[in-house]
Amino acid sequence: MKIVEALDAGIPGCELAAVSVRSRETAPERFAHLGRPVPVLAISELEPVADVVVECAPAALFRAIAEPVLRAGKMVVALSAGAILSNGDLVELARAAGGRIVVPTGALVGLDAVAAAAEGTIRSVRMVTRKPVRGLAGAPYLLEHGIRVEEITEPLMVFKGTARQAATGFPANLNVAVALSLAGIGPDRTELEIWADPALERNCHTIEVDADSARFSMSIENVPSENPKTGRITALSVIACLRKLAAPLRVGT
Ligand SMILES: NC(=O)C1=CN([C@@H]2O[C@H](COP(=O)(O)OP(=O)(O)OC[C@H]3O[C@@H](n4cnc5c(N)ncnc54)[C@H](O)[C@@H]3O)[C@@H](O)[C@H]2O)C=CC1
Ligand SMILES: O=C([O-])CC(=O)C(=O)O
Repeated sequence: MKIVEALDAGIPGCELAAVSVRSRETAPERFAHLGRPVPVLAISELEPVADVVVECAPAALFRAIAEPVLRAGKMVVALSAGAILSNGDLVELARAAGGRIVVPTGALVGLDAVAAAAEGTIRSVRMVTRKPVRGLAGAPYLLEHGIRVEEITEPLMVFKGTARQAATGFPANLNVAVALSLAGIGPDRTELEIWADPALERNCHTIEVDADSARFSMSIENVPSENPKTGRITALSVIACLRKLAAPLRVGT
């Protein structure tokens, strides 16, 4: 909704062509406050009316949203970064058709520095994520391993592995780790720990990068949006990304 509202308020070079939502029945009411009425379409109807499609939906819909847009040589701004790993052929499709997948920094920080360091040699990228219990509850990895975070009274490390493993185990919680890995040394070398912490209110990410150009640490404490798994800054990152598309002055990579 935040992205729709920003487009409605005006982002130079962009015009809101349509939206797609899970419940089309309630859409007229939800979008009634916008300055201009917006068509509510099915996912399959988006590509013909748009040059850029922002994918901010459950990861399972990534292919249905992105494929037609990329096949038409257009741009997908993608938040479900984890789904890119299991749909690698779409990157090839984009290459062949002249389409582009743009992954905004999203709920993370410093992907510009990571991408710059990757032009040299990065020795290691380590990320530690700490989330409130409700930011992790229901993740397939927890269910598969019988880890019951709902009952913890102290911080508990629930996962240690690579960004690729996290993408399948936590598809709705750790897109940030995959985005970090794609900016840097890839999903198999990006190391990740995930902690559930009952004392936390925010989704906290700390990243340590060791490269031949620089060593740097970055951290961010995200205020959850209406969806406790998703930081509020995620939508703002998309808005900043859209604003950059046509901006005469572009700062940051
Ligand atoms: N890259 C990053 O930094 C981050 C990525 N994410 C990811 O971004 C994605 C979106 O996150 P949220 O907005 O919090 O998810 P959400 O689950 O709250 O919202 C999903 C949206 O998809 C729409 N939707 C669901 N089913 C649909 C269907 N069949 N057709 C059309 N629309 C449908 C819903 O109406 C809703 O607007 C998720 O995959 C999430 O994991 C979230 C936070 C950070
Ligand atoms: O990566 C994600 O999917 C969400 C996340 O950690 C955050 O918003 O802090």
